This record gives sequence, C-alpha cells and structure tokens, in this order.
Amino acid sequence: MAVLSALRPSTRLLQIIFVLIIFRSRLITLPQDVLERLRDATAGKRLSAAELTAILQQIYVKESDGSKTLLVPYRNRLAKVPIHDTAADVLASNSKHFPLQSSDSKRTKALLDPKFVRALRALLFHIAIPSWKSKEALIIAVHSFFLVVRTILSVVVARLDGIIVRDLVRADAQGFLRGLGFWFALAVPSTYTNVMIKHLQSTLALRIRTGLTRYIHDLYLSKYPDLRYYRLGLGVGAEAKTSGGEKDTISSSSIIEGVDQYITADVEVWAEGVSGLYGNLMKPTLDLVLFTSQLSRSLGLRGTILLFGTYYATARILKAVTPAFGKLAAAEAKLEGDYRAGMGRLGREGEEIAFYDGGARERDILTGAYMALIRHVNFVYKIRIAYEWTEDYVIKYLWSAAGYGLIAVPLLFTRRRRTAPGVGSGTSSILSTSGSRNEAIASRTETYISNRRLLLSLADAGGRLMFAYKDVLELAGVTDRLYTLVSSLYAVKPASISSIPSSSLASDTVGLEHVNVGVPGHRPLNDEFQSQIFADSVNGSSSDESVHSESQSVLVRDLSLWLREGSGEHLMITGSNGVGKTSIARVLAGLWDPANEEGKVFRPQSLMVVPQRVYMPVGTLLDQVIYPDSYADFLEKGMSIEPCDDGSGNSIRAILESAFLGYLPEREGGWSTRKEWRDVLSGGEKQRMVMARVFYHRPKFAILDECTSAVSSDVEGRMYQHAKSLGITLITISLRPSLMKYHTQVLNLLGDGTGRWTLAHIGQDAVLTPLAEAEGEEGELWLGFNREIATLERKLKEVDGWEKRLEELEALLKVQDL
Ligand SMILES: Nc1ncnc2c1ncn2[C@@H]1O[C@H](COP(=O)(O)OP(=O)(O)OP(=O)(O)O)[C@@H](O)[C@H]1O
Repeated sequence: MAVLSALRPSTRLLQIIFVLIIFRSRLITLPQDVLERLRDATAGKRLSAAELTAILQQIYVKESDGSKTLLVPYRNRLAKVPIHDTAADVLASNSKHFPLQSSDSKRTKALLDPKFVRALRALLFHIAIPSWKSKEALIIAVHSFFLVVRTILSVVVARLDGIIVRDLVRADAQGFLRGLGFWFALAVPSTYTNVMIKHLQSTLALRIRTGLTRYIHDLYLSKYPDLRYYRLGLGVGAEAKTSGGEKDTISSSSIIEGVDQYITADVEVWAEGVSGLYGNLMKPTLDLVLFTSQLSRSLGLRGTILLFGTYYATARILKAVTPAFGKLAAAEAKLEGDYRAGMGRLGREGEEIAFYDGGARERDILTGAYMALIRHVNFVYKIRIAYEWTEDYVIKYLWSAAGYGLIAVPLLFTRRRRTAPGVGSGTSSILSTSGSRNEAIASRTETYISNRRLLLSLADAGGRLMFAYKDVLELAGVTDRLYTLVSSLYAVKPASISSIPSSSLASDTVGLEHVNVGVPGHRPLNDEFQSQIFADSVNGSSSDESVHSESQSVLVRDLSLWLREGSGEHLMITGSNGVGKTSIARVLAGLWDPANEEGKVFRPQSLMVVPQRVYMPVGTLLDQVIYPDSYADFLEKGMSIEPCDDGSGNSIRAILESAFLGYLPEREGGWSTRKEWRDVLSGGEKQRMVMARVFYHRPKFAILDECTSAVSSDVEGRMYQHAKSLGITLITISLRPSLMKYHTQVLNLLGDGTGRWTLAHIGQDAVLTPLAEAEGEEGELWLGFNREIATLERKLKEVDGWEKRLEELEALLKVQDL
C-alpha cells in the first residue's frame, strides 16, 4: 500500500505525458495536403525539373566566411546543409592522440586491454563526441535520463505486479481494479520511454557516423602536400615512431588495403556499436544495481551474499568460454573488404574483362574471396555454439535456480516467525488467526511476485550485460581497425618541398637538384612477404633490411634540371618502358619524395600533371572540362559556357573547339548531361578532353604523360601549338619522335639499370651526366635521338667532300671519253 500511495502524486504527471503523446500522434496523422502546406511554409518551394538539374550541377555555394552550403534535393525540395571543414588546427592538435600502435598478434580477449581503451578514448572523445557542449553529448544526456526512467519504471511495475496479485489473493476487488488502472497508466510512459531510448540510440549512431566520416574525409582527402589518399598506399609513414618511441617495424599504412571498407562499413559498424553499447551497458548495470538493492531489502544479508556469489560464478564461467570476438570481427571486416574490392574491380574494368571474355576467371576469383569470407563466418558461428550454450544455461537456468533459492529465504523465515503467535488461542483467536494467516499469505504472495519479477528482470539484465560484453569484444576489433586507419593517416608524411635557392631564379620554376628517383617505401608484394614482416615484428626483430632493399631500387640517379616559366623552354622526357619517366613526374608533382636525403624538388604553384591513364569524374559534360574545379569555382573565375555575342571572353565552347571536341555538347545532349563518361567517350576523345582541361586551367607548367598517344598526329600537333600559345611550359613524357619539334630540351633515360641519363638541347650534343663522366663511358652515351642528330650532322659535314669527289670522277670520265 505504501508503494501505491507513493505512486499517487505522480499520476498527474502521467496524465500530462499521456495527453502529450496522444496529441503528438494526432499531429502525425494530419491530412496530407495540410502537411504539404506546412512543409511548403517551412522547407521552401517544390523544385521544377530545370531547377533540380541546376542544383545537381551547382552542388554547393560558397559562403563569404569560406564555408560551403551543400544543396541537397530532398523530396522535390531544396535542403541546404552547411558544411564546415574540420579546422586545420583541430586536425593537427588531435594527431598526438593517434600515435601508431604496432600491430600485436597476441592481442588478448581481455576487456580492458589498455590499447583498446586508448583507441576507444581517442576515437570517442576527440572525434565522435568532440566536446560536452556538442549535440552528441546532449543526446547522451537525454538518453541517460530515459534509461534511468525506464529502470525506475521497471521497479514500480514489479511492485505494482505484487500489489495486484496480493489484492486478488485477498479478494479485494476495489484494490484490484485500482491496481489495474495504475497498470494501464504506467504502460504509457513505459512504452514511450522504450521507444525514445531506441530512437535516441539510432540518432546518436547516425551523428557519430556522420562526425567520424566527415573527420576521416577531411583527413584522408587532403590537398597537396599531404595527399594522404595517395601517399597512404605507399607506406610513406613507414618510419613513424610508435607511442612507445620504438620504430614501428610494420608500417601500419602498408597493411591498409581496401580503405573503402574502413570508411564505409567499419565506420557504420563502429557508430552503431558505440551508441548501442552505452545503452546496452548502462541499462543492465543500472538494473543490476537498483534491482539488487531492492531485492537485498527483502533477501537479507544471506540472500544478498548468495546473489553476489551467483554474479561472480557467472562472470568466471563466461570469461572461460568467451572466444576472442574482437579479432574475429576484425578478420571478418577484412574479408568483407576483399570481397567488396573484387566486386568493385569488376564494375570498373567490365569492358576490358569482357574483351578477354574473362567472366569465368573473375567468377573463380570472386568465389574464392566469397568462400574465404563464408568459411570464416561459419567458423565464428561454430565457436559461438559453445559460448551461447553456456551463456543460456547460466543466465536462464542457473540464475533461475538461484532465484528460487533466494526467494525461498525470506518466505521460509517469514513463515516460521508469523505462524508462532496464533497457536493455542480461543474461537475469536481462531478467527483472527485465520484472518492474519490470510493476510500473511497475501503478504507473502506480494513479496514472492515482486521478488520473482525483480529476479526475472535481474536475469534479463544479466543476459543483456553478457551480450554487451560480447559486443564490447566485437567493438574492440572494429575500434582497432579504425584507430589503425586514423593513426596511419596521421603518420603519412607530407611531400617534402624545397624553397627556391637563389634570388636569380623566379619562384615559378620547376627544378630538381641531385635527385634520385625511386619507388618509395615498401609495399606488401604478396602474403608471404607480408607475413614475414608480421612474423619479424612479433619476434621483435626488425624488418628494416627488407624495407631498404625494396626502396633502394633507384630508377634515375642524381638528376638535376631547371625550367623557368616564360623562358620558352619546353622539355621532353624519353626512354624505353619502365625506366622511370612517369616516376620523375611523380617526384615533380610531390606524389613521391626523392629517394635520397640530399635531393631537392622545386615545385611551382601552378603545375598540372595529366596522367597516362585518363580520369573522367562523376558529373556533367561541363564537369569533365573543368575538373577538379567545381561549378562554384567555374562561376567564380568569371568564365562562360558559350562565347559572348562579340566573340570575346573565355568560353568552354572555345576551349572544347581547341581540343577538336566542339561537337560533343550537341552529340551528348547538352552541357549538363550526366553519363558514365569513361564508357561514352572513345579513347582518343577522352585524351582530347584532358587536353581541354589543360586549356581551361592554363597552368604555367603542364606535365603531359603520354596523354595524346591515341590522338592522330595532326590534331596532336595543333593541340601542342595551342598549349604553347597559351603560355604553358610543357614537360612531355613520350616515346613519339614526332613530338620532339615542340620542345627545346630532351631528357633521355638510358634504362641500363644504372640510373643514368642525358640532357641535351635539341640539335646539340648531349650533356653528359656527372656519373657518366666519372666512369668515362662517353662513347656509349650517344644514344637515342641525340645520337641520331649527331650522326646526321656528321654526315652533312661530309657532303662537300662527296660533291668534290663526284666532280673529280665526272672530270675523269670526260677525259677517258675523249
Ligand atoms: N607504385 C609503385 N609501386 C611499385 N613499383 C612501381 C610503382 N610505380 C612504378 N613502379 C615501378 O617503377 C618503374 C618505373 O615506372 P614508371 O611508371 O616511371 O615507368 P615509365 O618510364 O613511365 O614507363 P612507361 O613508358 O611504360 O609508362 C617500373 O618498373 C614500375 O614497375
């Protein structure tokens, strides 16, 4: 009764909550047209098809404070999403929380593994929930409030349950009906609380996912000189120190393969896991504490000790049978990534595979990747049987048996105490005895029902806590993967930039000074190589030697060259396949560092590299020309798509015509057509398109890497002339002698394994490399075009002598005829 009276003051509150919930559901079921009008008023007008196309083209608008507002078409309306990039100083200051952790094959299943705790703390408190004032923190606070409310309501429900059954045993109809009324009233906040807990958990997961995804995007898709999305795959952070200060023998960046799996699937799994974990840990813990304290009141000391004994036994048994869920989850994520990457490759290279009719072979490869995944998942299912069987046995049966024992303690004690006073009285006392016996039975029933419900809830809480334990272990695996990704991204070193050495050189100069060009870092060549490195790290031995022998393969040695803007000099780099021509472009563009400490690279601000393999971005026809500019950048540059009436101004149409692609907009259905351009355009058209890109950006320097190999010679020549007329200094990588005439210097890579090269002005003798001079092998260096030029010049010099000899012979013949 005391509980019931304690419930009364809260009935007003319950009524208010009830009314609010009903009112809320009415709002949701408002007629559709009213809702549409409401939405029109709050979310703006519906978009026409033309407006929608324009928005898809525009993508975002630049704000005056440097931030961007993303334009997102949503249910035929325009939603504006402000985008603030993660501040550079936040990215920089967080780096200290993400030191590289050397991978540890002996990672245990221990819950409080300090590495896991450190990684979780770093990801959670420096990225996912950046401050206690953030929205995420607010959601957690409201979520916690509902969790506490739910636990309190469970206790109240347990008590009410007991009271209802007690009134039934007493045959107290009025009390029973009142209890039932409370039961229904309590159901409203209880169910609402449950729904809110789920909703807040999903909202938190989504926010954490968004926060983490955007942070990783900002870090990963970094501009020059960081270029982490590229340099991560090179193992450039190989020498980064671990938190302990020792050299990281396995470069974690070399292990990162399939980054897409990390950023898409792993981030989602982690966000769901973390947000669920809080509720899944806090709720049962709260339940355990509250229910235990409630129970211990009626159980007494002995009962409470028995209760804790049960908890201890459960923890010991389950710990003994728990497999290393974390490691298993991480392995599963990797296998998922492999399979996914295989599918992605098939989508990308479909045409090439079809030409080879390689479907069957690809099926074998993909089936192999899939079966590896399935075998692993099956293995996990199998080892789960023992764990789940034990868990079920312990939680359902051991705890229930312990529960019966615990309930018996107060009941048996109460019985003995309460039956004693009634013995040996008269009739009245017999009546009062039977009355008090009824009362005692009712009271015992109440205690039994309440305790039984509390114990059931306790078993449930225990079960959920065990599930949460398993979740923590699985989360540990994904946390490890994400931490590895973020710490590896932080470990990637930016490209080394040298400042221009002397005032006599303009800042717009491309230069290399004593640079050795070689493949940087080391990459896992195959599984054997990788496992060797892994084994070395576990044994504590250093795998530096294998790393070095790999990076010591220098392609070009001691290379020095300078090209000044506006000097009229253009350089052609030539040499046979695989000698390192593109590698020089990689060094000039800052993708690779020089392979030697002394090597210096001078990279101008305005440098554009057009790679050998054509890249066509997602987007409209216009996007193909202006890439990597966005539409907003294009507008900012004050350019137009069509030329002005008087023909003046810089138009995209004119640019396409200079690349001999003026017919494309009409053929493809306009500038805002979106297609898979990689497939739609022919090989030569794609190459002309990238030349149009160069004409649009007008860089001071352009490195053109075999990017016109599929274009006919006459068109190629005219495009080269046009590029030169725009004032672009060209560095061309090509094997086509016909391109020589557009250049003033030739760098010839000898490709004889020594890294030697020659640099010559066209029409002059080759400049010998210092290395060649030192070795005195001048005669052998007359190679390639320079050798041919020299031979022809020598032969030309002999022409006078031949003509003289011819005259002599003719004179002799005349004499003989006479
Ligand atoms: N990322 C990389 N990892 C490992 N080796 C690489 C990498 N990139 C290039 N190489 C190697 O470096 C060497 C030079 O490559 P590069 O692309 O510079 O050749 P190239 O002279 O441009 O050849 P081609 O005329 O065929 O384009 C090649 O042997 C190649 O295998």
